[in-house]
Amino acid sequence: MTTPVLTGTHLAKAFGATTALVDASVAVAPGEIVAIMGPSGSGKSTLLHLLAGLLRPDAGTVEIAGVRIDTMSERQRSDVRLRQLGFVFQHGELVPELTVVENVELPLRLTGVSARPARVRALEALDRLGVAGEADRRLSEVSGGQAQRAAVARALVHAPPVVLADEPTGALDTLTGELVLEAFVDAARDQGTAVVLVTHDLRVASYASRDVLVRDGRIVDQAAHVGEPR
Ligand SMILES: Nc1ncnc2c1ncn2[C@@H]1O[C@H](COP(=O)(O)OP(=O)(O)OP(=O)(O)O)[C@@H](O)[C@H]1O
Repeated sequence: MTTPVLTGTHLAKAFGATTALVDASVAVAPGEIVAIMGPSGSGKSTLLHLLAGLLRPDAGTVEIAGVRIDTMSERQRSDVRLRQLGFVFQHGELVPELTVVENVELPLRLTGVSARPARVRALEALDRLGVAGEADRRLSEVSGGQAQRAAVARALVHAPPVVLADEPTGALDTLTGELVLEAFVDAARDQGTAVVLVTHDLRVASYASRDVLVRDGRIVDQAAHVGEPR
């Protein structure tokens, strides 16, 4: 494998008496798309949140682009998240009071891109996901599926080296789901973005080059994707 851009090594996490993850190691190369799969409650979201630096592991390490993040302060980790990561999580990364395009611009504006080029890039990203028509509506006024596509546009707009997504097509019909997956595939191919997706959907996993199977808090298998070709 080429040098990984995202590495979790021997990760463990418990919530009180509940062991969510034990000794989980995963490494993702630039341009790779990895699907994390497994039964409900097996630890998939916990793994993704640890890799994102949103949770701190009880044991183990997380490195993004060669820099260890699990020992950083919360402030340093949020700076790494802003610059190096794009997220599509189920709750809360978008701001309901802002318009759709303002939400998508945020990662650019917060990293110093000036207003006009940020607007152009945000509109391009929304167009790519078929929601440019909603750009000036407040996020709280668009449908769940439109908001989900805006979240994907926001995750990709600053061309981060790593994108992490939890059920990114959960609220979408088949066609718009494919639009989202194609956007990830393009980012992986054209920009070398490493994409890690949590999904229950075999069709979504078929876009991945590798599956990571989690069961009872352990990674039980990591294999090149062997499902039906798309
Ligand atoms: N914040 C938390 N507090 C307490 N327990 C938690 C918390 N987050 C996760 N857990 C527990 O940790 C275990 C793993 O949860 P996790 O959300 O990682 O599973 P998952 O595989 O993503 O599930 P699903 O597919 O249903 O989203 C579960 O037993 C869950 O109840």
